[in-house]
This record gives sequence, structure tokens and C-alpha cells, in this order.
Amino acid sequence: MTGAPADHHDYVVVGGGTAGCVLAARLTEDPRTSVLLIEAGGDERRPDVESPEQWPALLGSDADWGFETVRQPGTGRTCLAARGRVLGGSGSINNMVHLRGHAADFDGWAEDGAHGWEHARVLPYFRRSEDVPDGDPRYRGRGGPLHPRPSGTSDPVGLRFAEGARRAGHEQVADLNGAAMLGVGFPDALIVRDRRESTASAYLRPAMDRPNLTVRQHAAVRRLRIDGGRCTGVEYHRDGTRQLATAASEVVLCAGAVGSPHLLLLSGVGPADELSALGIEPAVHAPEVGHNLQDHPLLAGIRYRAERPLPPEYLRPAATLLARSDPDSAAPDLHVTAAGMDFHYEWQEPFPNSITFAVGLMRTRSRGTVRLGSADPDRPPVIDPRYLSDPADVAVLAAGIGLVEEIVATGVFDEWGGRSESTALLRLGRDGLERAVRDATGSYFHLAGTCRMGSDTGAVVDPQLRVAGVHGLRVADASVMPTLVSCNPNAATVMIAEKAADLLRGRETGGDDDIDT
Ligand SMILES: Cc1cc2nc3c(=O)[nH]c(=O)nc-3n(C[C@H](O)[C@H](O)[C@H](O)COP(=O)(O)OP(=O)(O)OC[C@H]3O[C@@H](n4cnc5c(N)ncnc54)[C@H](O)[C@@H]3O)c2cc1C
Repeated sequence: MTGAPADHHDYVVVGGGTAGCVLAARLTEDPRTSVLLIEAGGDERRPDVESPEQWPALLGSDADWGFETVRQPGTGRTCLAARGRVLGGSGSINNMVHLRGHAADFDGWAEDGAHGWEHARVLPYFRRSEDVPDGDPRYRGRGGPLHPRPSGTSDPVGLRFAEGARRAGHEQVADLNGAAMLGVGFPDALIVRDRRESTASAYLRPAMDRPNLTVRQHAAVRRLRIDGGRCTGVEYHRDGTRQLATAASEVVLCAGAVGSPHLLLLSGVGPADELSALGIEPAVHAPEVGHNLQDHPLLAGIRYRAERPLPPEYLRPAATLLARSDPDSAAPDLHVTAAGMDFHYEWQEPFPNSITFAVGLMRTRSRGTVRLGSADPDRPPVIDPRYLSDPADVAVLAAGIGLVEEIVATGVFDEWGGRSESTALLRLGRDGLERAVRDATGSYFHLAGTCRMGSDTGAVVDPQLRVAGVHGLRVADASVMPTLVSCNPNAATVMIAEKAADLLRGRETGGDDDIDT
């Protein structure tokens, strides 16, 4: 290596995003453990990150990697694949919704081979992560770093939407992070005293002064060092020089659902034939690295065109309906919100003075990939979520438009006059409705699943998050989710990192009793 002498630490954590900040803070609670956290982006303490209303402006800014998907045949266009490049990662540019997931999501992970990740075993980690003094103590934590609180309770449009959902027969739920994440309610958001809260502000900042924690910003990891089947460290670029950091204990990848598989592939851990074709010497044949990519497709731009002036725009998380298109399924597959603003994709026509309904598909069947386009670490990977490649996904989103129509039909928006586009769409007939769904679908920015956790031979990591075939290397971020949770995934990513810290410290718990919250 050229440049500075190698750094040597017990753990090297790659990526200071949602998961990486949790892990670095938890591991350095033990003063005998040294951690180097390497982050490609910079400081998150800037007005556009901290102001809850400014998150849309962060898309495409220097705090975003600026990735795009390849053209999606299912929608007819490319899509933004926003990913945070700043301390706090995507949690510093996201919409701050804080929902955990349905118990059936985690029970499903365990049934599919992620043993130890069933709901009863992950609930303690959700509780450990938060401080919710008024919450039901069976579900909510006390004294943890995050402060999720209900959002949208004063938003006039959201209040109407919630009332309409109730009238349409959906149960009002007081706490969507309580006993069951199903029904309509006001979701928790990570906003504290009118400022965004992220794992950077809540976990990392309070730990920054610890002598055993080194945080290196504007440092982009280019590949892992794998010698004789063991990951010994990472190579990274900073200040125009190439540097090396080595780990006495382990390297932990927390670079997210795009960054973690990208680094594994660049380092020779992936499908051997694809790597060889790009001139990368395979270290471990791991055919599923980068596979199983999931996102929540978001159907947006279906608007209620009001005739009378709407209340001022409300840009924070608001009333949310989590519903099932299939009553036999335990977890919700539809996530519906209404915002008093004209939110549409750039290819859709604007309609000022609109209420926008956003319908998210929570249990997508389509699966995509993150692959290498080049062996050059500076070239972005090829992101192909294959949105709506499974026709069942189109049908569920169409059912979501039906839910919107039922709510509109209760008359809750009548005071603003006008009409909903859902009414016309549902009259289009099957083919017309399918075209409308495909046209209005983009990304919810919930990418996950590309380093799938499991116990089968194809799994990228085992239930202890160890990368199959490489010693001294784990992945702990949204990429390990075998199946994406049925809601916005930031809280579940925090949980993964909390549990990863215990796995690394050899203190994994069997249940609620033996965990400090
Ligand atoms: C615009 C947007 C809105 C969203 N809204 C919500 C929401 O409201 N609620 C919710 O629950 N979820 C939301 N999400 C999703 C949620 O934020 C992510 O699922 C979560 O942050 C993923 O955490 P992670 O730790 O896996 O990855 P990230 O938080 O993305 O962290 C990965 C980190 O690794 C760094 N990194 C990557 N590669 C390298 C490298 N080679 N070298 C050094 N560093 C590297 C990145 O810069 C980044 O900081 C949203 C996401 C986006 C982008």
C-alpha cells in the first residue's frame, strides 16, 4: 500500500449508515474493544439532513450515491435507487417513518432458515433500540437511543384519510409498533424537537469521544483483503491515497443493500464465472451474492384533484393504512397514505392542489439483482430490481387502488370538492388498469435482501451473519433480510445491527429476560 501506515483495530466496520452507526457505538461500549468505522460520505450535521421537511431535496444531492436502476421492462423506464452517502447513511436522507414490521415477517425469516430471528427473539432488540416511556412495555423499550413518536396527528388530510379508512372498515390502531401492525394509525417517526433523528445522531455522536472508536469519513472502501480464506482487512481511498485497515477480530460489512454485495463481488466473493469474466479472481464461489434484491414498488401520482384550496403541504409521515389484499395472509401487503401535496414522478403530469395517495406493495414477489458491470470499484454496480416482473405484484397494487376508492367513497374529502383519479382508473378494465399501475410505479427506496441470511447452501450469510466460505467477515445491514419486512425497513435494520453487536460480543440472548433495555 502507498500512503499512511496501516490502521489496526479489533473490528473494521464498513459503512457508517443506519446499521454501521449502531454497531460501532455498541461494540465500543466495551473500552477494551477498538473499532474503525469507515464511511464514504461526510458529516450529517447539516441543515438539509437535519430538517425533516427537506428530505426530497436530498435525492440526487452529495448525500446520495445517485444510483439508477437499469431500464425496468415492468415499468418501461429506469428508476432512481437513492442511497445515503453520509454518516447515518440512508437513514440520514429517508422519510423518517419508524415501523418495525409484522411479527409474521420475522417468524417467516426463521421458518426459511434464519434460525434465532423469529419475532420473539428479535423483539428485545427493537425494544433495546428505543425510548418510548408511554408505550406498552411488552413491546416498547425504555432508555434506548432512538425516540420514535407518532407523527401526522395534526395533519388535516391525514386525519380525514384515517377517518375514511375507519369508515371503510379498517381497524384504528393506537400503536402500529405494538401488538399488530395491521390497520390504520399514525406511524412513529424519528423526529426529535423538529429535527431528524438518525443512528448517526442517536448512537454514533454520543460515542464519538471514546478513545477506542475511530471514525474515518470521506473514505471509500474499494475491496476486502482476503488471505487464505480469511478477511484480514480492507483497502480504501482517502485524500487521494490508497490506505489499508486491518482487523484483529473481524470485518463487518454495513454498506447497505447495494454497497455490501458490490464490495463482496469486487473482492472475489460471488458467482465465480461472472467474476472471472470481468477479470476478478474468485476467492469464494458464492452464486447468490447480489441476488434476491427486493424493494417495495411505490404506486404514486394517483391524486384527488381538489376544487377548493387544500391545507398547507404536510411533508412529515402521516396517517398510514396497513392492509391485506389476501385475508388469509398474516402480514399486510399494502401500505397506503394520503398527503396534501402533488407528489408525482417526473414522467407524470402535475396537478397542483391535489391530495396524493401513495400505495406501497409490501410483499413483492419480484426479485432482482445487484451485479458488477465492471471490476473498477469507482464504477457503480448494475441494479436491476425487476419491478413488477411477477404479475401477482401488479394485481396487488391494483387492489390498493380499490382500497383508495373505498376510502374516497366514504366522502371524507368532500369538503374540498373535486374527484379522485382512482375512480376513472378502476373503470379502465383489466388491461387499462395494469397499464396505469405500471405507469405510476417507482421505487420506495427500500432495497434489501442481496446478502440473504439462511441455513441452506445458497445463503450468503448464516444466522450469525457470517459470510459463507470466508472467516472473519460478517454482513450486518438491510442486505441480509431474507424477505423484506412489510413496512419501511429502517427500524428492522437497526434491530439487525443491535443483534449483530450481541452476536459479535458473544452475548446473544434467548429471550426478553436476559437483555438490558
Ligand atoms: C429516500 C429514502 C427514503 C426512505 N424512507 C424510509 C422511511 O421513511 N422509513 C424507513 O424505515 N426506511 C426508509 N428508507 C430505507 C432505509 O433508510 C434503509 O432501508 C436503511 O437506511 C438501510 O440501512 P443500511 O444500514 O442497510 O444501509 P445505509 O443506511 O444505506 O448505509 C450504508 C452506508 O455505507 C456507506 N457505504 C457504502 N459503500 C461504501 C464503501 N464502499 N465505502 C465506505 N462506505 C460505504 C454508505 O455511504 C452508507 O452510509 C428510505 C430510504 C431512502 C433512500
